[in-house]
Amino acid sequence: MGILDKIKEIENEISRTQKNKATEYHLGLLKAKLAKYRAQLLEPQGKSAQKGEGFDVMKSGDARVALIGFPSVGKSTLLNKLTSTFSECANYEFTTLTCIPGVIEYNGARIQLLDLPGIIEGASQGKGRGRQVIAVARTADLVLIMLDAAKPDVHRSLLEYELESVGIRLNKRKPNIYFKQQKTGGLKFTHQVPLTHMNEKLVYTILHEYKIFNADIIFREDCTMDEFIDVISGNRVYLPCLYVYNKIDQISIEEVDRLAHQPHSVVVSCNVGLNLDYLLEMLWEYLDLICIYTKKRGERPNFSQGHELVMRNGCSVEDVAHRVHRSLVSQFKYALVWGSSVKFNPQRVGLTHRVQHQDVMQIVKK
Ligand SMILES: Nc1nc2c(ncn2[C@@H]2O[C@H](COP(=O)(O)OP(=O)(O)OP(=O)(O)O)[C@@H](O)[C@H]2O)c(=O)[nH]1
Ligand SMILES: [K+]
Ligand SMILES: [Mg+2]
Repeated sequence: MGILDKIKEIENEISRTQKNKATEYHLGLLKAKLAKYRAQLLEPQGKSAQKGEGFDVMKSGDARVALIGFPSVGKSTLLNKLTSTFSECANYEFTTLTCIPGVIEYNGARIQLLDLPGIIEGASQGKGRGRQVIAVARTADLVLIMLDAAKPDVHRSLLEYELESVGIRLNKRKPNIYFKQQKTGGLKFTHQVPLTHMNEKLVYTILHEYKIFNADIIFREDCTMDEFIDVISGNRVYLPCLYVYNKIDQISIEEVDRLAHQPHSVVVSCNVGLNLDYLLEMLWEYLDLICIYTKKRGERPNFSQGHELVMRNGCSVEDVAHRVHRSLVSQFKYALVWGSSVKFNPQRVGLTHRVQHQDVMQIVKK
């Protein structure tokens, strides 16, 4: 029996199994098995099978955004609208067959937008060019799931399922569970909050399925079985995701309003050019980018556009110094920072200090 059949079988069994106290260990075991098989599916199977031609696009710019959606929802049309790159658009499916990168310039940031082939149900299991597309999605900083506003709501969850089943977690935080495998000592399980989904026996059942017999596990929040399996599997990526409902020129205003109120959603029309400004604002927000200004001693910072450094929120003085010049970190003595990340203006800080949006920084060398 192939892996796909095994996965199908376990999925069927999970859906057949009623969720209650008596079945929770059995379900835990099934879910752990399922996660293992899916991990196997993602492992390379021969060199050529994995790396799809035309999908190896260099990362560039301040952030990377991947466009995921069913065929003909308007992904390429969006790339053409937001960037100076051309990608062919047509009213037949699978017009785009490779990964086409473009650059969005916004707020001084250069954001790489990747147009990709449409994916279909079963993409995660290798249908169409699904696996290559999803592999690219894993490398993105933000996923744009594009949907045809006129199509049924279920399309949204079908795409979520494809991404979920290969370990991509959308708009979720990494579960706060400490997990460390050890050489000896057995399993040591503790929790710092009351647990409503998990207990010691369930944790051990799942770990045994993974043949893990020595490890420290600390639950720092009330996590579920699925979240625990994600932590053990270790290869999950947690990505922000925006749902872009395109072609709103084709639906009623009431329907537009309903879709606009879905979580993490933006409604647009690429052809007509409706609401694309707002989409860009949301891109910026979901990418969690910040602007930092650097200045030289005795000079004023230059706040005009093009003079900011676009960085990820949460980055340190070291990250900024590295961006200014690769050799700067080794010559670094301290930095002076003005802005919301410090108590005094300016304040002397070290490499590990975390900067905030619109901070001004002056680096003092040794
Ligand atoms: N009515 C309407 N049609 C649109 C809109 N945006 C794109 N389209 C049309 O939708 C069709 C498909 O657009 P594409 O950009 O090729 O779609 P795609 O998602 O890149 O398609 P594949 O590459 O085949 O997966 C084209 O005929 C577009 O003109 C829109 O806002 N409204
Ligand atoms: K198309
Ligand atoms: Mg296309």
